[in-house]
Amino acid sequence: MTVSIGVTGATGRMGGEVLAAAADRDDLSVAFAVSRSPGDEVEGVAVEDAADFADLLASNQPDAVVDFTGPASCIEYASACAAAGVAFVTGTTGLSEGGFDALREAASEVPVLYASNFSRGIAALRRAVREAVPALDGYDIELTETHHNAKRDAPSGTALTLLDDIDEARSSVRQTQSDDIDEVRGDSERVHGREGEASRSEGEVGVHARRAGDIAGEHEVLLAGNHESLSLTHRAGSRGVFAAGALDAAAWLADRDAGWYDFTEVLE
Ligand SMILES: NC(=O)C1=CN([C@@H]2O[C@H](COP(=O)(O)OP(=O)(O)OC[C@H]3O[C@@H](n4cnc5c(N)ncnc54)[C@H](O)[C@@H]3O)[C@@H](O)[C@H]2O)C=CC1
Ligand SMILES: O=C(O)C1=N[C@H](C(=O)O)C[C@H](O)C1
Repeated sequence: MTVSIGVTGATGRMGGEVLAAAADRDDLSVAFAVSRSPGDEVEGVAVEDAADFADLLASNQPDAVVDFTGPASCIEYASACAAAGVAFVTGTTGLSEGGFDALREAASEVPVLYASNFSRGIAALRRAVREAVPALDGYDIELTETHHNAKRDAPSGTALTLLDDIDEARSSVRQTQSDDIDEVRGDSERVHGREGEASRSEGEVGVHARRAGDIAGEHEVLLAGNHESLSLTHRAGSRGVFAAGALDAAAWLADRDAGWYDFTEVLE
């Protein structure tokens, strides 16, 4: 069965990668593509006006929409998909808590899959982090992400996911050490950059965002203590890895029931 997709943000960096990757696959076809700046073709696909998105959903009835845009548009597209009964895959980062609530609301009507990073390498890095943090309990942790100079949000969505993974792994260690629920709860203090009198406090996680050139995406989790350090690093060589993962997610999600899904489920 061929899964048909609608693509948003078609004239953006990721939109173009998604259209290029889709052209190389025979399990997927592109029903339509939209952008705020329509007119040109991207990868041989006519780019239509984002304002016509709801009409395009109704007339093309794609199996899924793949979205890499911005937080406000991501939410609009998700609710239009919820109204039209179309599965929604998004990698858009920088969403607020309210934005995630809106996505979860859409997930009560249609299948929704959000991933801050669609590369398999980051999925493996997350597993490594969840293993390393308890194994190196008490070590200092610093997280550094590096991206191209046009990225809008900081820290990256992937960095925020890794920070949540670190907190989860730390609270699972505390759970084995204490029966007191108040001691078990609590996220690490996140310290963004350092300047002046800024010595480390115990348990904090330093977070550093660098922006330069056309770097597709790098994430490093550094754990140091006890006269040793462990650096876990992922580098995306091109945006193609993200596009491939998002298309795998769309193919997987298309015939699921309404609900909230995770990229790790696609990889199982
Ligand atoms: N989850 C993942 O694996 C990845 C996520 N991303 C995220 O994807 C998003 C987009 O990244 P890029 O493609 O680099 O950005 P970009 O700025 O190159 O492209 C975004 C596109 O969306 C369009 N857009 C924004 N609002 C729109 C609207 N209301 N209607 C129609 N089009 C709209 C923009 O005009 C632009 O063409 C960012 O949030 C980024 O962090 C990027 C790479 C991988
Ligand atoms: O904006 C990008 O480029 C990327 N954004 C995602 C993020 O914020 O984590 C994923 C990837 O690192 C590229």
